[in-house]
Amino acid sequence: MDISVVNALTYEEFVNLFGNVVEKCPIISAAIWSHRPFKDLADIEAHIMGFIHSLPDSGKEGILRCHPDLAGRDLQSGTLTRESQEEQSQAGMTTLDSAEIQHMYRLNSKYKERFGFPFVICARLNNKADIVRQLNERLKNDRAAERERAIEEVKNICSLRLNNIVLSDIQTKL
Ligand SMILES: NC(=O)NC1=NC(=O)NC1=O
Repeated sequence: MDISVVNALTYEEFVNLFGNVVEKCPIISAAIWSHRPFKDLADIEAHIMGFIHSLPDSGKEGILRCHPDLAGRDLQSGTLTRESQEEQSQAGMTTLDSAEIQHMYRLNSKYKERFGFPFVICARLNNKADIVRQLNERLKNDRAAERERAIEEVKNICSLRLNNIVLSDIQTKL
């Protein structure tokens, strides 16, 4: 997708297209729209990261709370967003046996109890063994360090979702 096409989008078109690059946080795209014209995709990403960075800790934790648990209730009930469904499926979360689902539920609950926000990881860059290992590892972090670590994962998810939007548009043009 040519950046001039992006820069010509109306506010509604822009938020429709980019509104879920950070899970269930369309306010971020709504906020950065006013920074157009964007130089390129990296510029859009930089504005999104800048918005997230400018948030107080409570705002960052709010973003984390918008993320569905891996192999959690939303996945089991089929209510994940399209992006999350694809990501969780790709990380092997849709083919867990009942013992593995229970294990993920216990780890997610333990993490949430400790930090007050859900465990977030970029599922596309990890398989189920990585996810379990990271969950156990990151449980040892202190809250501030873990908040920053989780926000880094949100940025990884966002970056891949942005690229997906641009690439899928190019594919439709080919
Ligand atoms: N709690 C999570 O990490 N959720 C997710 N990570 C992804 O990459 N997709 C999700 O739904």
